[in-house]
Amino acid sequence: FVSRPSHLLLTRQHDEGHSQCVRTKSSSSAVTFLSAVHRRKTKGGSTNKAGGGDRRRQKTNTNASAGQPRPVLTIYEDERNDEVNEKRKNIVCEHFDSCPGCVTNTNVGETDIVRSAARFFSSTSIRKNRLDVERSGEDWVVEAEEDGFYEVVVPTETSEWRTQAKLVAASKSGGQWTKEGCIFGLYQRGTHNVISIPNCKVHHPSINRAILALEKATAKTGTHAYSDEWTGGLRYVQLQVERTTGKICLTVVWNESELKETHPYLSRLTKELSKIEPDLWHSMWCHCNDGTGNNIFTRSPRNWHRLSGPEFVREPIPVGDLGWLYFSPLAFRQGNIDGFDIIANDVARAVAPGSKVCELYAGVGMLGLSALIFHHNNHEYYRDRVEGYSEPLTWIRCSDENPANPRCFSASLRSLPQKITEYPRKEEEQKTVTLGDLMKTMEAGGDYEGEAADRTGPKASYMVASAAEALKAGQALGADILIVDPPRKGLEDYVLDELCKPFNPKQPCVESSDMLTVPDHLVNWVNDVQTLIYVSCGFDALARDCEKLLSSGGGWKLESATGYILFPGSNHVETLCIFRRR
Ligand SMILES: C[S@@+](CC[C@H](N)C(=O)[O-])C[C@H]1O[C@@H](n2cnc3c(N)ncnc32)[C@H](O)[C@@H]1O
Repeated sequence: FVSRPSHLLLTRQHDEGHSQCVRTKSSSSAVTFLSAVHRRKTKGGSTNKAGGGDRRRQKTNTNASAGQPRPVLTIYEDERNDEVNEKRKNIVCEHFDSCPGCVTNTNVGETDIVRSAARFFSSTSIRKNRLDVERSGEDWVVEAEEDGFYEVVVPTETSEWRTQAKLVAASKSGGQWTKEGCIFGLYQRGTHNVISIPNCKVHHPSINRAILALEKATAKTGTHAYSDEWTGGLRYVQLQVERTTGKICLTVVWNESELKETHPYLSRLTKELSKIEPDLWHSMWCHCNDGTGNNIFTRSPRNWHRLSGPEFVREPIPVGDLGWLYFSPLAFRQGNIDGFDIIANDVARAVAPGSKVCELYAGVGMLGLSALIFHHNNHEYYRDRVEGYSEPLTWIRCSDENPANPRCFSASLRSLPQKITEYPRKEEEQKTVTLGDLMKTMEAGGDYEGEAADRTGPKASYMVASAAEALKAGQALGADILIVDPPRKGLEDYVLDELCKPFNPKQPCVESSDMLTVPDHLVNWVNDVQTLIYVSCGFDALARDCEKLLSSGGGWKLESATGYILFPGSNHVETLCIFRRR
């Protein structure tokens, strides 16, 4: 593989109006960076009708991409973390002692999980396979428990960062229906007692406004919470903030199998909510779930009912001025979008220009689309500096098992100029590759040269499939970069096994699914991938996957590992690892 010259790596801007922007150690000039803070200006549910207009008016500097060289990823200053912790000390949350959400009210970076992660990446088994250690010629074994390789950053404010909450409903007086209505909160650790958290300090203020409205409206309408003693009833609520407007997409989870069974209680409740907070609601949905398990949502579309408002909550693609991400409540959405915007920026910068990108576990495609737009925005910067530069990104292929995502993804594509998402149409047909061609090339161990240089059709596509199925369908064939952001349990075994296979120099690099005609056991579905970008929300699974990957014959080396305190106060760390294949 060709390592990326350090001058390609841009640095982040710390400019006027971006007071929350994290600074780099090395430089003050940089590429445009859309600060999360801009969008927080509308916080508190103020009805900013301008919405997208507001975003497009904000000062951006898309030409300012001529950044200073910086080493790997974004380096955040220690003082920024100190500043953040200092602020956190002044935040006194009345629910802290009883609520299971936060484990620290002071130093948000000093949690067990962060300490474990720092030690893990400094352990001998990982150091043996770290590119920095290899390049420096240092000993693998070190005395120190941690050697500073694992950078930990706090990407957002430590309060009011939560832009999505799923809360349990319980009857105010403990199980019996009364006119007192419901409370909304979290289960107390190890019990099924619900703790009400109406003044939670990490909730976006719109969420707390919505909770208050729900408490009042359930009391006024006599809405009861689900319990074993009653049929029907309110089980959970999901509250999602659209940051540009501060409005809430509300989903009520009702213990019924059919919408008609919720009447007249649900319609009374929603009417009352609109009366109490006429400007707060973006949309209202009902999810019918009378299952006996603990799952809040099911995927079946017939259980989802849009009662009012638009289908999608809209969030800016976080790497500049262009385009929107669209989320319906059926799709996965991050709990701290401001924080994840920073991760999406860092992922986009780790993608080399011109790459072919396969994204598994893509959700609505936030990481892949951010990379696509980032490279479009920085096209001139890279063109002037990269030898052999041809185009921003060649293509992105996203996939996820959730069938609700393609509608969101398509809406995003429609919000972008066509030249970013599609190649111009051409008259001639692309050359197709026959099975005979492939087998001959594999036997000869040569490179297949039939790859079409003149591309047509979409640059960005979406497939609904499990990660394993997506690989077997050829999604990563020809991809230089694989982005994965799996759920807490980590990569599917099949995906990990495929990554652990040794590179097969005889397998031709063919982008199309023509490869599918070759018997499965002869194909390494990730053979072309040279860089693996792994975003993890479950550190234990990441540690397991990382050890397996580095000790396999796959030729992987770890280039960087950055921890993001995405949910400040909790014992959680999001980690971005970059692996390169030898
Ligand atoms: C942590 S989310 C990441 C989504 C996206 N990167 C984002 O930030 O919005 C994990 C995603 O993996 C999907 N998922 C879970 N298990 C999967 C599987 N076995 N195969 C494919 N996708 C899966 C979920 O539907 C979810 O969208």
